[in-house]
Amino acid sequence: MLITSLAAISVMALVSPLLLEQRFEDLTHKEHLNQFVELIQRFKKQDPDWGSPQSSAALASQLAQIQAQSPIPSEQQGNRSLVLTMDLSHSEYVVTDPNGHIFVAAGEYQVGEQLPPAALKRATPLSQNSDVLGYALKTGTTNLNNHDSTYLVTLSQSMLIGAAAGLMITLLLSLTMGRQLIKQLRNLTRAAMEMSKGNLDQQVNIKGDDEVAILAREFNRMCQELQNTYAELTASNETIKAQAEAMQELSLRDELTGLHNRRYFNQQFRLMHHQAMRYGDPLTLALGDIDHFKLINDRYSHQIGDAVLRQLAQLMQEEVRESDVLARYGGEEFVLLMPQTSNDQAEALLNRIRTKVESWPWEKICKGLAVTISFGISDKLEKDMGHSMLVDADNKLYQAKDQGRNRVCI
Ligand SMILES: Nc1nc2c(ncn2[C@@H]2O[C@H](COP(=O)(O)OP(=O)(O)OP(=O)(O)O)[C@@H](O)[C@H]2O)c(=O)[nH]1
Repeated sequence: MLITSLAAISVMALVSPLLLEQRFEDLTHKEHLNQFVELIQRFKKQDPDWGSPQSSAALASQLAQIQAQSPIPSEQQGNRSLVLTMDLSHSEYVVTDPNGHIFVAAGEYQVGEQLPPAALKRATPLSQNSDVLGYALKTGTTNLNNHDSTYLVTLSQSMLIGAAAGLMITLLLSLTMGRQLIKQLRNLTRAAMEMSKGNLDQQVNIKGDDEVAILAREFNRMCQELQNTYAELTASNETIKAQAEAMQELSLRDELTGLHNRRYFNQQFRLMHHQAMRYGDPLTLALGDIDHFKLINDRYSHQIGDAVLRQLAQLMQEEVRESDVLARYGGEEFVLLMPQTSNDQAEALLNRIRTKVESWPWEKICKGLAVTISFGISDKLEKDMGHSMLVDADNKLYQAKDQGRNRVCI
Protein backbone atom coordinates (compact mmCIF):
# COMPACT_ATOMS: atom_id res chain seq x y z
CA MET A 1 0.00 0.00 0.00
CA LEU A 2 2.86 2.35 0.93
CA ILE A 3 4.78 1.52 -2.23
CA THR A 4 1.65 2.00 -4.37
CA SER A 5 0.95 5.40 -2.80
CA LEU A 6 4.54 6.56 -3.23
CA ALA A 7 4.63 5.37 -6.83
CA ALA A 8 1.32 7.13 -7.59
CA ILE A 9 2.54 10.42 -6.13
CA SER A 10 5.88 10.16 -7.97
CA VAL A 11 4.17 9.49 -11.31
CA MET A 12 1.80 12.38 -10.62
CA ALA A 13 4.75 14.66 -9.83
CA LEU A 14 6.48 13.72 -13.10
CA VAL A 15 3.48 13.71 -15.42
CA SER A 16 1.57 16.71 -14.07
CA PRO A 17 4.07 19.41 -15.16
CA LEU A 18 4.11 17.93 -18.68
CA LEU A 19 0.33 17.88 -18.86
CA LEU A 20 0.23 21.37 -17.42
CA GLU A 21 2.70 22.64 -20.03
CA GLN A 22 0.74 20.99 -22.81
CA ARG A 23 -2.51 22.48 -21.59
CA PHE A 24 -0.92 25.88 -21.15
CA GLU A 25 0.42 25.79 -24.69
CA ASP A 26 -3.01 24.83 -26.05
CA LEU A 27 -4.66 27.71 -24.26
CA THR A 28 -1.97 30.16 -25.37
CA HIS A 29 -2.29 28.97 -28.94
CA LYS A 30 -6.05 29.45 -28.82
CA GLU A 31 -5.68 32.87 -27.30
CA HIS A 32 -3.13 33.96 -29.92
CA LEU A 33 -5.32 32.69 -32.70
CA ASN A 34 -8.36 34.58 -31.38
CA GLN A 35 -6.33 37.74 -31.17
CA PHE A 36 -5.00 37.16 -34.67
CA VAL A 37 -8.51 36.64 -36.07
CA GLU A 38 -9.64 39.84 -34.38
CA LEU A 39 -6.68 41.64 -35.83
CA ILE A 40 -7.51 40.48 -39.36
CA GLN A 41 -11.14 41.48 -38.94
CA ARG A 42 -10.10 44.94 -37.91
CA PHE A 43 -7.72 45.15 -40.84
CA LYS A 44 -10.51 44.12 -43.18
CA LYS A 45 -12.79 46.83 -41.82
CA GLN A 46 -10.20 49.45 -42.70
CA ASP A 47 -9.39 47.94 -46.04
CA PRO A 48 -12.33 47.75 -48.47
CA ASP A 49 -9.99 46.15 -51.09
CA TRP A 50 -9.57 43.00 -49.00
CA GLY A 51 -8.32 40.13 -51.15
CA SER A 52 -6.72 42.40 -53.78
CA PRO A 53 -2.96 41.96 -54.35
CA GLN A 54 -2.36 45.42 -52.85
CA SER A 55 -4.40 44.60 -49.77
CA SER A 56 -2.64 41.25 -49.33
CA ALA A 57 0.76 42.84 -49.68
CA ALA A 58 -0.19 45.52 -47.19
CA LEU A 59 -1.39 42.89 -44.67
CA ALA A 60 1.72 40.75 -45.15
CA SER A 61 3.93 43.76 -44.65
CA GLN A 62 2.00 44.83 -41.54
CA LEU A 63 2.23 41.35 -40.08
CA ALA A 64 5.95 41.10 -40.82
CA GLN A 65 6.42 44.40 -39.14
CA ILE A 66 4.38 43.34 -36.14
CA GLN A 67 6.24 40.08 -35.83
CA ALA A 68 9.55 41.88 -36.04
CA GLN A 69 8.75 44.64 -33.56
CA SER A 70 5.83 43.56 -31.53
CA PRO A 71 4.31 44.39 -29.30
CA ILE A 72 3.37 47.54 -31.27
CA PRO A 73 1.58 49.93 -29.02
CA SER A 74 1.28 52.35 -31.93
CA GLU A 75 -1.58 54.09 -33.63
CA GLN A 76 -0.35 54.29 -37.15
CA GLN A 77 -2.22 56.50 -39.59
CA GLY A 78 -3.19 55.53 -43.07
CA ASN A 79 -5.54 53.46 -45.05
CA ARG A 80 -4.02 50.09 -44.37
CA SER A 81 -2.55 50.39 -40.88
CA LEU A 82 -3.43 48.40 -37.76
CA VAL A 83 -4.23 49.71 -34.33
CA LEU A 84 -3.31 47.02 -31.85
CA THR A 85 -1.06 46.11 -29.01
CA MET A 86 -0.91 42.38 -29.71
CA ASP A 87 2.30 40.44 -29.15
CA LEU A 88 2.92 38.38 -32.28
CA SER A 89 6.61 37.95 -31.76
CA HIS A 90 6.10 34.38 -30.56
CA SER A 91 3.69 33.20 -33.30
CA GLU A 92 3.84 32.56 -37.03
CA TYR A 93 0.70 32.63 -39.16
CA VAL A 94 -0.15 31.66 -42.70
CA VAL A 95 -3.08 33.63 -44.14
CA THR A 96 -5.00 32.59 -47.24
CA ASP A 97 -7.82 34.04 -49.23
CA PRO A 98 -11.22 32.26 -49.11
CA ASN A 99 -9.95 29.84 -51.79
CA GLY A 100 -6.87 28.78 -49.81
CA HIS A 101 -4.29 30.78 -51.79
CA ILE A 102 -1.51 31.85 -49.47
CA PHE A 103 -0.84 35.56 -49.38
CA VAL A 104 0.88 35.75 -46.02
CA ALA A 105 3.55 33.02 -45.73
CA ALA A 106 5.19 31.43 -42.74
CA GLY A 107 7.17 28.25 -42.02
CA GLU A 108 7.44 25.95 -45.04
CA TYR A 109 4.60 27.69 -46.93
CA GLN A 110 5.24 30.21 -49.77
CA VAL A 111 3.16 33.14 -51.00
CA GLY A 112 1.03 32.23 -54.00
CA GLU A 113 0.91 28.53 -53.17
CA GLN A 114 -2.33 26.68 -52.50
CA LEU A 115 -2.63 25.56 -48.83
CA PRO A 116 -2.81 21.71 -48.85
CA PRO A 117 -6.32 20.37 -48.01
CA ALA A 118 -5.15 18.75 -44.77
CA ALA A 119 -3.66 22.04 -43.58
CA LEU A 120 -6.75 23.91 -44.77
CA LYS A 121 -8.84 21.60 -42.59
CA ARG A 122 -6.81 22.60 -39.55
CA ALA A 123 -6.89 26.30 -40.46
CA THR A 124 -9.27 28.73 -38.70
CA PRO A 125 -11.78 30.56 -40.91
CA LEU A 126 -11.46 34.34 -40.78
CA SER A 127 -15.11 35.42 -40.82
CA GLN A 128 -16.82 38.74 -40.69
CA ASN A 129 -20.55 38.71 -40.32
CA SER A 130 -21.36 35.67 -42.49
CA ASP A 131 -18.51 36.23 -44.98
CA VAL A 132 -15.40 34.03 -44.93
CA LEU A 133 -12.49 36.39 -45.51
CA GLY A 134 -9.91 33.66 -45.69
CA TYR A 135 -8.12 31.17 -43.45
CA ALA A 136 -5.40 31.50 -40.84
CA LEU A 137 -3.05 28.67 -39.90
CA LYS A 138 -0.56 28.85 -37.13
CA THR A 139 2.77 27.19 -37.96
CA GLY A 140 5.70 26.07 -35.84
CA THR A 141 5.58 25.65 -32.14
CA THR A 142 3.88 28.02 -29.78
CA ASN A 143 6.55 29.93 -27.96
CA LEU A 144 5.45 31.33 -24.67
CA ASN A 145 6.28 34.90 -23.81
CA ASN A 146 8.40 35.69 -20.76
CA HIS A 147 5.46 36.34 -18.53
CA ASP A 148 3.73 33.07 -19.44
CA SER A 149 6.96 31.10 -19.21
CA THR A 150 7.63 32.43 -15.72
CA TYR A 151 4.06 31.67 -14.72
CA LEU A 152 4.34 28.13 -16.06
CA VAL A 153 7.67 27.49 -14.33
CA THR A 154 6.25 28.82 -11.03
CA LEU A 155 3.21 26.58 -11.39
CA SER A 156 5.34 23.51 -12.19
CA GLN A 157 7.63 24.21 -9.23
CA SER A 158 4.62 24.62 -6.93
CA MET A 159 3.30 21.30 -8.14
CA LEU A 160 6.66 19.62 -7.53
CA ILE A 161 6.87 21.09 -4.02
CA GLY A 162 3.28 19.96 -3.38
CA ALA A 163 4.11 16.46 -4.61
CA ALA A 164 7.25 16.35 -2.42
CA ALA A 165 5.19 17.43 0.59
CA GLY A 166 2.62 14.78 -0.33
CA LEU A 167 5.36 12.16 -0.49
CA MET A 168 6.66 13.14 2.95
CA ILE A 169 3.20 13.13 4.52
CA THR A 170 2.37 9.76 2.92
CA LEU A 171 5.65 8.35 4.14
CA LEU A 172 5.10 9.59 7.69
CA LEU A 173 1.48 8.45 7.77
CA SER A 174 2.38 5.06 6.35
CA LEU A 175 5.15 4.57 8.89
CA THR A 176 2.85 5.47 11.80
CA MET A 177 -0.01 3.39 10.49
CA GLY A 178 2.35 0.58 9.53
CA ARG A 179 3.71 0.32 13.06
CA GLN A 180 0.19 0.12 14.45
CA LEU A 181 -0.74 -2.42 11.80
CA ILE A 182 2.29 -4.60 12.49
CA LYS A 183 1.58 -4.49 16.24
CA GLN A 184 -2.01 -5.64 15.71
CA LEU A 185 -0.96 -8.34 13.26
CA ARG A 186 1.67 -9.57 15.73
CA ASN A 187 -0.98 -9.84 18.45
CA LEU A 188 -3.23 -11.76 16.09
CA THR A 189 -0.42 -14.13 15.07
CA ARG A 190 0.53 -14.75 18.71
CA ALA A 191 -3.08 -15.52 19.61
CA ALA A 192 -3.48 -17.82 16.59
CA MET A 193 -0.32 -19.72 17.56
CA GLU A 194 -1.57 -20.12 21.13
CA MET A 195 -4.84 -21.46 19.73
CA SER A 196 -3.01 -24.01 17.62
CA LYS A 197 -1.37 -25.23 20.86
CA GLY A 198 -4.85 -25.84 22.26
CA ASN A 199 -5.23 -22.66 24.37
CA LEU A 200 -8.62 -21.62 23.06
CA ASP A 201 -9.07 -18.81 25.58
CA GLN A 202 -7.65 -16.10 23.27
CA GLN A 203 -8.89 -12.51 22.85
CA VAL A 204 -6.91 -9.73 21.12
CA ASN A 205 -7.26 -6.00 21.82
CA ILE A 206 -9.21 -4.17 19.15
CA LYS A 207 -8.35 -0.58 18.17
CA GLY A 208 -10.01 1.40 15.39
CA ASP A 209 -12.38 0.22 12.71
CA ASP A 210 -10.09 -0.75 9.82
CA GLU A 211 -9.74 -4.12 8.11
CA VAL A 212 -7.33 -5.43 10.75
CA ALA A 213 -9.76 -4.41 13.49
CA ILE A 214 -12.54 -6.24 11.63
CA LEU A 215 -10.27 -9.29 11.31
CA ALA A 216 -9.41 -9.11 15.02
CA ARG A 217 -13.10 -8.80 15.96
CA GLU A 218 -13.92 -11.86 13.83
CA PHE A 219 -10.99 -13.74 15.38
CA ASN A 220 -12.25 -12.96 18.89
CA ARG A 221 -15.75 -14.07 17.95
CA MET A 222 -14.41 -17.29 16.42
CA CYS A 223 -12.32 -17.98 19.57
CA GLN A 224 -15.35 -17.47 21.77
CA GLU A 225 -17.45 -19.80 19.62
CA LEU A 226 -14.70 -22.41 19.57
CA GLN A 227 -14.40 -22.16 23.34
CA ASN A 228 -18.16 -22.59 23.79
CA THR A 229 -18.27 -25.50 21.37
CA TYR A 230 -15.26 -27.08 23.05
CA ALA A 231 -16.88 -26.69 26.48
CA GLU A 232 -20.11 -28.23 25.17
CA LEU A 233 -18.17 -31.08 23.57
CA THR A 234 -16.19 -31.69 26.75
CA ALA A 235 -19.37 -31.72 28.84
CA SER A 236 -21.07 -34.05 26.38
CA ASN A 237 -17.97 -36.27 26.31
CA GLU A 238 -17.98 -36.42 30.09
CA THR A 239 -21.64 -37.38 30.08
CA ILE A 240 -21.06 -40.08 27.45
CA LYS A 241 -18.05 -41.37 29.38
CA ALA A 242 -19.98 -41.42 32.64
CA GLN A 243 -22.91 -43.15 30.96
CA ALA A 244 -20.59 -45.71 29.35
CA GLU A 245 -18.95 -46.36 32.72
CA ALA A 246 -22.35 -46.64 34.39
CA MET A 247 -23.51 -49.06 31.72
CA GLN A 248 -20.30 -51.04 32.02
CA GLU A 249 -20.77 -51.17 35.77
CA LEU A 250 -24.43 -52.14 35.37
CA SER A 251 -23.50 -54.94 32.99
CA LEU A 252 -21.25 -56.35 35.71
CA ARG A 253 -23.74 -56.00 38.56
CA ASP A 254 -26.57 -58.16 39.77
CA GLU A 255 -29.77 -56.17 39.64
CA LEU A 256 -31.43 -57.73 42.69
CA THR A 257 -28.63 -57.68 45.25
CA GLY A 258 -26.33 -54.98 43.85
CA LEU A 259 -23.40 -57.38 44.14
CA HIS A 260 -21.15 -58.09 41.17
CA ASN A 261 -22.49 -60.78 38.84
CA ARG A 262 -21.06 -64.02 37.60
CA ARG A 263 -19.55 -62.38 34.48
CA TYR A 264 -17.51 -59.99 36.63
CA PHE A 265 -16.47 -62.84 38.91
CA ASN A 266 -15.27 -64.89 35.91
CA GLN A 267 -13.10 -61.97 34.68
CA GLN A 268 -11.57 -61.40 38.10
CA PHE A 269 -11.14 -65.08 38.86
CA ARG A 270 -9.13 -65.58 35.62
CA LEU A 271 -6.83 -62.68 36.54
CA MET A 272 -6.37 -63.57 40.20
CA HIS A 273 -5.88 -67.24 39.49
CA HIS A 274 -3.23 -66.43 36.88
CA GLN A 275 -1.47 -64.07 39.29
CA ALA A 276 -1.56 -66.54 42.18
CA MET A 277 -0.18 -69.30 39.95
CA ARG A 278 2.61 -67.07 38.65
CA TYR A 279 3.77 -65.59 41.95
CA GLY A 280 2.80 -68.49 44.23
CA ASP A 281 0.38 -66.28 46.19
CA PRO A 282 -2.37 -67.91 48.25
CA LEU A 283 -5.87 -67.70 46.76
CA THR A 284 -9.03 -69.10 48.30
CA LEU A 285 -12.46 -69.53 46.76
CA ALA A 286 -15.73 -70.02 48.69
CA LEU A 287 -19.11 -71.05 47.30
CA GLY A 288 -22.13 -70.26 49.51
CA ASP A 289 -25.69 -71.52 49.16
CA ILE A 290 -28.73 -70.53 51.25
CA ASP A 291 -30.16 -73.53 53.07
CA HIS A 292 -33.61 -74.67 52.03
CA PHE A 293 -34.21 -71.54 50.05
CA LYS A 294 -36.91 -73.26 48.03
CA LEU A 295 -38.84 -73.72 51.27
CA ILE A 296 -38.50 -69.99 52.07
CA ASN A 297 -39.87 -69.08 48.65
CA ASP A 298 -42.65 -71.60 48.94
CA ARG A 299 -43.60 -70.75 52.50
CA TYR A 300 -43.21 -66.96 52.50
CA SER A 301 -43.45 -65.98 48.81
CA HIS A 302 -40.94 -65.18 46.12
CA GLN A 303 -40.84 -61.51 47.22
CA ILE A 304 -39.72 -62.54 50.71
CA GLY A 305 -37.15 -64.81 49.04
CA ASP A 306 -35.83 -61.75 47.13
CA ALA A 307 -35.69 -59.70 50.33
CA VAL A 308 -33.67 -62.50 51.96
CA LEU A 309 -31.24 -62.47 49.04
CA ARG A 310 -30.78 -58.69 49.31
CA GLN A 311 -30.26 -58.73 53.08
CA LEU A 312 -27.88 -61.64 52.92
CA ALA A 313 -25.81 -59.88 50.23
CA GLN A 314 -25.55 -56.85 52.47
CA LEU A 315 -24.48 -58.92 55.51
CA MET A 316 -21.75 -60.63 53.48
CA GLN A 317 -20.61 -57.39 51.90
CA GLU A 318 -20.11 -55.87 55.35
CA GLU A 319 -17.70 -58.64 56.33
CA VAL A 320 -15.43 -58.98 53.29
CA ARG A 321 -12.33 -56.92 52.38
CA GLU A 322 -12.06 -54.39 49.57
CA SER A 323 -9.66 -56.71 47.81
CA ASP A 324 -12.09 -59.64 47.95
CA VAL A 325 -14.49 -60.30 45.11
CA LEU A 326 -18.01 -61.08 46.24
CA ALA A 327 -20.57 -61.98 43.56
CA ARG A 328 -23.95 -63.56 43.14
CA TYR A 329 -23.07 -66.76 41.34
CA GLY A 330 -26.54 -68.00 40.51
CA GLY A 331 -30.09 -68.17 42.05
CA GLU A 332 -29.37 -68.47 45.78
CA GLU A 333 -25.62 -69.09 45.36
CA PHE A 334 -22.80 -66.67 46.19
CA VAL A 335 -19.13 -66.82 45.43
CA LEU A 336 -16.30 -65.18 47.35
CA LEU A 337 -12.77 -64.90 45.99
CA MET A 338 -10.12 -64.06 48.59
CA PRO A 339 -6.60 -63.18 47.38
CA GLN A 340 -3.67 -63.47 49.81
CA THR A 341 -5.88 -65.60 52.07
CA SER A 342 -5.16 -69.09 53.37
CA ASN A 343 -7.76 -71.84 53.84
CA ASP A 344 -7.78 -71.31 57.59
CA GLN A 345 -8.22 -67.57 57.35
CA ALA A 346 -11.04 -68.08 54.85
CA GLU A 347 -12.72 -70.63 57.10
CA ALA A 348 -12.66 -68.16 60.00
CA LEU A 349 -14.15 -65.39 57.87
CA LEU A 350 -16.92 -67.58 56.45
CA ASN A 351 -17.82 -68.93 59.86
CA ARG A 352 -18.13 -65.36 61.02
CA ILE A 353 -20.47 -64.63 58.10
CA ARG A 354 -22.42 -67.84 58.66
CA THR A 355 -22.97 -66.99 62.34
CA LYS A 356 -23.95 -63.43 61.46
CA VAL A 357 -26.55 -64.70 58.95
CA GLU A 358 -27.89 -67.22 61.40
CA SER A 359 -28.24 -64.67 64.17
CA TRP A 360 -29.63 -61.81 62.07
CA PRO A 361 -33.22 -60.93 63.11
CA TRP A 362 -34.98 -62.24 59.99
CA GLU A 363 -38.32 -61.75 61.70
CA LYS A 364 -37.92 -58.11 60.64
CA ILE A 365 -38.62 -59.25 57.11
CA CYS A 366 -41.25 -61.85 57.86
CA LYS A 367 -42.58 -63.39 61.00
CA GLY A 368 -41.18 -66.87 61.60
CA LEU A 369 -38.46 -66.46 58.98
CA ALA A 370 -35.06 -68.00 59.76
CA VAL A 371 -32.11 -68.15 57.35
CA THR A 372 -28.86 -70.07 57.38
CA ILE A 373 -26.14 -70.57 54.77
CA SER A 374 -23.57 -73.24 53.96
CA PHE A 375 -20.09 -72.74 52.44
CA GLY A 376 -17.56 -74.88 50.65
CA ILE A 377 -13.96 -73.61 50.48
CA SER A 378 -11.06 -74.48 48.17
CA ASP A 379 -7.47 -73.28 47.79
CA LYS A 380 -6.63 -75.80 45.08
CA LEU A 381 -4.36 -74.05 42.57
CA GLU A 382 -3.96 -76.06 39.37
CA LYS A 383 -2.89 -75.03 35.88
CA ASP A 384 -6.44 -75.28 34.57
CA MET A 385 -7.60 -71.70 34.80
CA GLY A 386 -9.38 -72.27 38.10
CA HIS A 387 -11.53 -75.18 37.01
CA SER A 388 -10.27 -77.53 39.77
CA MET A 389 -10.71 -74.86 42.42
CA LEU A 390 -14.37 -74.30 41.44
CA VAL A 391 -15.15 -78.02 41.33
CA ASP A 392 -13.41 -78.54 44.65
CA ALA A 393 -15.34 -75.68 46.33
CA ASP A 394 -18.59 -77.05 44.92
CA ASN A 395 -17.79 -80.50 46.28
CA LYS A 396 -17.08 -79.00 49.69
CA LEU A 397 -20.41 -77.15 49.56
CA TYR A 398 -22.24 -80.43 48.86
CA GLN A 399 -20.35 -81.91 51.72
CA ALA A 400 -21.59 -79.08 53.98
CA LYS A 401 -25.14 -79.65 52.81
CA ASP A 402 -24.76 -83.39 53.35
CA GLN A 403 -23.43 -82.89 56.83
CA GLY A 404 -26.56 -81.01 57.86
CA ARG A 405 -26.16 -77.47 56.37
CA ASN A 406 -25.33 -74.19 58.21
CA ARG A 407 -21.66 -75.05 58.16
CA VAL A 408 -18.35 -74.39 56.41
CA CYS A 409 -16.40 -77.22 54.78
CA ILE A 410 -12.77 -76.96 53.65
N1 LIG B 1 -36.86 -65.51 45.50
C1 LIG B 1 -35.93 -65.93 44.68
N2 LIG B 1 -35.72 -67.23 44.58
C2 LIG B 1 -34.77 -67.70 43.75
C3 LIG B 1 -34.00 -66.83 43.01
N3 LIG B 1 -33.12 -67.56 42.27
C4 LIG B 1 -33.33 -68.84 42.59
N4 LIG B 1 -34.35 -68.95 43.48
C5 LIG B 1 -34.89 -70.14 44.09
O1 LIG B 1 -33.96 -70.76 44.93
C6 LIG B 1 -34.38 -72.12 45.10
C7 LIG B 1 -33.22 -73.03 45.17
O2 LIG B 1 -33.68 -74.23 45.60
P1 LIG B 1 -32.82 -75.55 45.62
O3 LIG B 1 -31.80 -75.51 44.56
O4 LIG B 1 -33.73 -76.70 45.64
O5 LIG B 1 -32.10 -75.53 46.94
P2 LIG B 1 -32.54 -75.23 48.38
O6 LIG B 1 -34.01 -75.25 48.47
O7 LIG B 1 -31.91 -74.00 48.86
O8 LIG B 1 -32.04 -76.50 49.14
P3 LIG B 1 -30.54 -76.69 49.58
O9 LIG B 1 -29.69 -75.89 48.74
O10 LIG B 1 -30.34 -78.12 49.43
O11 LIG B 1 -30.49 -76.26 51.00
C8 LIG B 1 -35.29 -72.44 43.93
O12 LIG B 1 -36.61 -72.59 44.38
C9 LIG B 1 -35.23 -71.17 43.06
O13 LIG B 1 -36.47 -70.89 42.45
C10 LIG B 1 -34.25 -65.46 43.12
O14 LIG B 1 -33.63 -64.62 42.50
N5 LIG B 1 -35.22 -65.08 43.97
